[in-house]
Amino acid sequence: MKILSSSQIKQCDSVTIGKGISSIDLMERAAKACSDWIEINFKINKGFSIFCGNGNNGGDGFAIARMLYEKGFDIDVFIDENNFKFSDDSKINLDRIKKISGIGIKGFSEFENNRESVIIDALFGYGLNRELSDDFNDLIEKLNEIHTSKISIDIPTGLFADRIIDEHSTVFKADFTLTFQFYKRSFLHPETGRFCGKIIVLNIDLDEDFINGTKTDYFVIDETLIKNIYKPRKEFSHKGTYGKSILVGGSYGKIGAVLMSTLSALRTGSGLTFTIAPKCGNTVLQSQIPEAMFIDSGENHINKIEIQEKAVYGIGPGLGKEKETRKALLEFLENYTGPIVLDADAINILAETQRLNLIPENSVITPHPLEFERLFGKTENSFEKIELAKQKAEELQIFIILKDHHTAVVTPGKKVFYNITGNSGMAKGGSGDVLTGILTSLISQRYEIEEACIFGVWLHGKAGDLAAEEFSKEAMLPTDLINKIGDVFKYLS
Ligand SMILES: NC(=O)C1=CN([C@@H]2O[C@H](COP(=O)(O)OP(=O)(O)OC[C@H]3O[C@@H](n4cnc5c(N)ncnc54)[C@H](O)[C@@H]3O)[C@@H](O)[C@H]2O)[C@@H](O)CC1
Ligand SMILES: Nc1ncnc2c1ncn2[C@@H]1O[C@H](COP(=O)(O)OP(=O)(O)O)[C@@H](O)[C@H]1O
Ligand SMILES: [K+]
Repeated sequence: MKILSSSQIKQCDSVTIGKGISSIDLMERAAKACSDWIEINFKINKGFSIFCGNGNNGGDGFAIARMLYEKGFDIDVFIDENNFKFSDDSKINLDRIKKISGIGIKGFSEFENNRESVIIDALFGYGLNRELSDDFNDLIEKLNEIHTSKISIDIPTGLFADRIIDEHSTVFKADFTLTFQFYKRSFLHPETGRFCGKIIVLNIDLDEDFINGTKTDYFVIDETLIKNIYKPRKEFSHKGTYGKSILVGGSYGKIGAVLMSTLSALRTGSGLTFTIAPKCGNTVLQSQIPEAMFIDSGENHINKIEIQEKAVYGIGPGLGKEKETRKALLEFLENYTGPIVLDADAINILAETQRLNLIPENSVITPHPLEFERLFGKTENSFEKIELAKQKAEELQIFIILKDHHTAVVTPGKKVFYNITGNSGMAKGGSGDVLTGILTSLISQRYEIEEACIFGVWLHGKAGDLAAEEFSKEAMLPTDLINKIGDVFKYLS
């Protein structure tokens, strides 16, 4: 799914309006999508306090007020008593509710905390173009302190669609954001996304030709994309059809990391799977994963990485940074040209030695935020981090998977794909090792690298979501996630 900027969304609205639907009817469609969703999901709630701004976001709020009232809910609408200038469509919808005696219309200052009512924020949407004034900040701070369910229409007020906010900005803190047609970039970044709660994208049939023809570097990984990428196994096939994955890692005390990567590669469908690890891991690897083949290297840490033909390497989990291991990694990279997956200590070694130029083109690196910083330096915020990643991915001609709550796949062509599966139950040592195994396996099965990255992060997060459903976010383990990979494939097929 494409992510458009606020100016592109504005254009998209205008083009849609130019093609036969009036702007007031488009607002009606948007408000209907919201009120239908609210009716289904908040049926046990009786009342709603709806805060409306003066633009079209407020207009949505007025229309939602009318529709929810008609559905039988108690409605109070609050408007800015210091500003009675409304956008045209907003004014039409305000006039409509003025005619309904059952809907109370009050000034913001008249709001009294009523714990029973759900708060709807229709103050500002993508039209916000400057910091909020103190009056709005005070209002939002007051609303944020109330313990009741909160819904934002289109965008939590205070957020811009596609850029960072000042760290002290006041933003409405929503439990749900009902947004029209597109994710906004700010929903997907940690500094801004934390205000959105659960995001519900409502289709309001904006012009498809415009959307298809609009250029953007930013995408959300949705199921339509995944279903296009996923290649079901062919019955007339053999193990050679599904490639050779070689997972390289482990050191004394950290054999579990490469064990989890190996198991993940197998569960993702790798035809032949090898582990290169130090001898101290032999017994546990062979007994825990009899399907994998073991190549030893060193006693307690790796001192050589053997080069095999027609294989895809995933290097790093539990690797350690011993002198001999560093030397082995650099030597391997000097002599190997195929795409590889580099994670964890493999990334740290390259950062410390500043030998990033050794990474073969089309390879994948999977840094978490700190590893990214070690590689490429500090950035002010996550928006800047993405820009730096785009620049580095192009410069080095590699794929950078920036791991986070919404992991981003950054391609050498400077496209950014945000992942929306996954949950905080995955914030445990070992989850990243699983991703390395998944990616290595998909590349060895001849998925295009870009597709492997997109599919890999989605699959990893989806398996994490299924694990959380069964075991809870607290109790789920990375190994539970590995055991759920199969259910994700079943879901897809
Ligand atoms: N026909 C359309 O264009 C549609 C628009 N929709 C709604 O319209 C919203 C966008 O509406 P608008 O473009 O009117 O913008 P908003 O309603 O988000 O903002 C209203 C106006 O407030 C002013 N403003 C900006 N920052 C401010 C600040 N800090 N303090 C005070 N005033 C400020 C701006 O002049 C802006 O135009 C969307 O988010 C969505 O909710 C939907 O109804 C779908 C259809
Ligand atoms: N809060 C979260 N929400 C979604 N995914 C998460 C969250 N925390 C961690 N993850 C995922 O778990 C993985 C953790 O990787 P990493 O930090 O490298 O862990 P490890 O040290 O186990 O290798 C990443 O893929 C990351 O996206
Ligand atoms: K809003």
